[in-house]
Amino acid sequence: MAVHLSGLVKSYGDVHAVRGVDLDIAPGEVVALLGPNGAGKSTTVDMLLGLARPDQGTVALFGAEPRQAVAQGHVGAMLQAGSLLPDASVGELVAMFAALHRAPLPVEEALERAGIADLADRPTGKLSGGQAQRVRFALAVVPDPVLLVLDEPTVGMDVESRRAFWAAMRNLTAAGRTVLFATHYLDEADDYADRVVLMRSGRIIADGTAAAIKNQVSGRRIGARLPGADEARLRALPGVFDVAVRGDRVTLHCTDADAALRALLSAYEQARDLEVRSVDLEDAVVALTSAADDQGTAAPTDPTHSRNDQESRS
Ligand SMILES: Nc1ncnc2c1ncn2[C@@H]1O[C@H](COP(=O)(O)OP(=O)(O)OP(=O)(O)O)[C@@H](O)[C@H]1O
Repeated sequence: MAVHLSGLVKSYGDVHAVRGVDLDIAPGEVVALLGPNGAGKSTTVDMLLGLARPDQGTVALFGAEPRQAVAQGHVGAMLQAGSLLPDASVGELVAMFAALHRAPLPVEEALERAGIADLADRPTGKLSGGQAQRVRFALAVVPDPVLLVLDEPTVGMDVESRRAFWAAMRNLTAAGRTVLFATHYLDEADDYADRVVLMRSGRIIADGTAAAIKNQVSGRRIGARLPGADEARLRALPGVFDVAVRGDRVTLHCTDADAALRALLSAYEQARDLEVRSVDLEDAVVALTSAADDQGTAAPTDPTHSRNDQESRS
């Protein structure tokens, strides 16, 4: 296994940040770690990298302790914070970092891979937020790691930079590297991850391909413009299991969209701008993370093939 996390638990005082995480990542897998604020993603990443010590549980990266794997240059990390030496140029900073490793990439190649070859002479204090993120990415790849761990890598990047970043990542992963990235951008998880791991309240509540996660939330959505709709009456329509009302717009979450649509139109002939659509990853994540209570236990839309959830209940 590239990554083997077993029974990880971490609390900060009264805050149970991570409550029992088991996760195996095979070499070459690209895994997205998703979850709402405070779900425990960064704490898990910190333990994985050996930056925080678990209260319970173990971490093995390619069979070794995290610090050993990092020291051997097997792991490259891009964390959320981390100031860049403001007086050094980008090239100097990457060169300093390269010098810490046994078999680093040539500095020019690391800059090239991060798409910042033209910024080599720029002082790091003069970078935009998106450029600084790409410098952090160059620092992550310069050890020539087999495992890349990225905590919200594209924060602060504009659309074009995000696209360039993921193109660079694709080149790296085509060479068989393992990647774990935490993100709040669901489209990134959908587009780039082989596997999505969804956390909430310190536990993994779903784990599978994006398609499998979407399938865990069955049914379709009907959207309509319906001023003054009565939520309780909508909820009672056949084929509807949940209703969301935002201003004039209503969304019906359906077990049977055909029956619901017929009932909606006969009850409300003034309904306009109707649309029926399938669940996307965002719907699934919202449903799964809000269906789990604060103890991190799964609720009715239970992701039955979530290993960790089953284990945590047994
Ligand atoms: N050093 C710390 N001291 C105290 N509490 C902490 C510390 N680090 C994390 N926490 C708490 O642990 C919980 C999990 O935080 P964590 O940063 O791991 O979540 P996250 O999923 O990465 O969230 P985000 O998406 O906001 O980055 C939160 O309630 C957070 O406030």
